[in-house]
Amino acid sequence: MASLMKSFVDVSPGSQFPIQNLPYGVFRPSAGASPRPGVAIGDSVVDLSVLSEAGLFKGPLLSSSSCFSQTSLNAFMALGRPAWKEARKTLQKLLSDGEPTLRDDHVLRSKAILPMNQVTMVMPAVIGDYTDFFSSKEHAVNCGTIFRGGKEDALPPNWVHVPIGYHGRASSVVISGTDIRRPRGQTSPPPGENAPEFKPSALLDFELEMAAFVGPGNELGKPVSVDEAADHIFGFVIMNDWSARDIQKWEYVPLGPFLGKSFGTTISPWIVTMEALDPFICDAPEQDPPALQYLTEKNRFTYDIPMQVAIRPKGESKASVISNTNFKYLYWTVCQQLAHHTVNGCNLNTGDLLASGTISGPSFGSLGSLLEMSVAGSREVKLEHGGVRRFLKDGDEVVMSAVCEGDGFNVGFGECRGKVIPAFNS
Ligand SMILES: O=C(O)/C=C/C(=O)CC(=O)CC(=O)O
Ligand SMILES: [Ca+2]
Ligand SMILES: [Mg+2]
Repeated sequence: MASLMKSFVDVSPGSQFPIQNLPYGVFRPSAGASPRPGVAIGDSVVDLSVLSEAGLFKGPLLSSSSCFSQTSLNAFMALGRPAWKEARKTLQKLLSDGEPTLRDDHVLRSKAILPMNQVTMVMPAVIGDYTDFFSSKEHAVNCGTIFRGGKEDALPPNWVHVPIGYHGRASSVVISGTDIRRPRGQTSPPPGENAPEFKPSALLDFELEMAAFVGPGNELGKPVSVDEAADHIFGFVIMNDWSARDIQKWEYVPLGPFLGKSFGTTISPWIVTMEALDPFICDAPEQDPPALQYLTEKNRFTYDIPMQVAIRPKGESKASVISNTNFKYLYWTVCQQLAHHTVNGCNLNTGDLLASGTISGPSFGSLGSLLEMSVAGSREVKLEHGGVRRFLKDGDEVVMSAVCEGDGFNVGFGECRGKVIPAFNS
């Protein structure tokens, strides 16, 4: 094994944030201070506004840029891959153990490198639009069986040709740690009745997803080809697409998800870049039948990212793991999703969020929602530290994580967590 790059900043073995990762987020160093961009390293956060003010980004693309003095990452994300590479190179050099510039400047170092547990993470980007795809074949078959009956034709005939998606709601995308209020809404008429009920959702669920942040957008009317798509993607976060299954089931025909999804969507705070994920590139599932030409990639790839879901019930100290799955199972890749999204001329903007769709794998232990695990509530899902669930209860905290295990280092996403609180007025 080639000797690994190391940082002078303490990074414990097995840390999710070694110098090989350097994910981007936005944080407040103290209550009331303005948000600024940072990168995670070990148990610390590096304040990029401080490094930038100190003139340490000396490369041609970033030396005169104000992108790290903003309260979101949008300006940096808009600059595109050459600037992202320049930033990564600069940061890896500045943080490496043999580089004295920051290491030996104690005043600058204490200003720029802060303990992660003392800062507050906020939304990393201003999200103009959020789209949710439906790219796991296993999940699509499971949902088809549950919502539309019959395993035989569970997969809609368009599914193998179209990366299906819907336009989600950007205003209610929230950062990890934000409480999620159980939604109220209409649900189907109870057996033997004609009128729908109006009540707090009784079938509240999570969906484990990965979501991509769009870097440079595209002009209205100008599609992005599937082979150029990767240059429009800045990086990834874990996403929980909270879903009220009873509201969803009653409302979704014929226009798709609406209020059953728009009450809250949680993302993890650190955006892991495609550069950091490079060592985890792997083959994507073979497509049968072959995709149409505009979705056919010269170099088809995805990432090997093990992901996990756990539930921590109210008053419990331990979370019970209920799923272990992997991003690599997805049938439609993020490049296919992006190319499809723009093929009609639709413009994507910097900061748009493209969610993968629920990530379910082939086995029972790799499902991405309680809907699937409990087979629409017909079975109990056992929690290893006690209790059972069919759907989420008030007080439940859902904790999602993802860590790529590399050769001598990990590249992790941190956590995407959210606690269910009781419905409004109840
Ligand atoms: O099959 C359906 O009717 C609905 C499925 C979902 O709710 C999943 C969804 O939001 C898309 C996804 O996450 O895969
Ligand atoms: Ca979803
Ligand atoms: Mg949602």
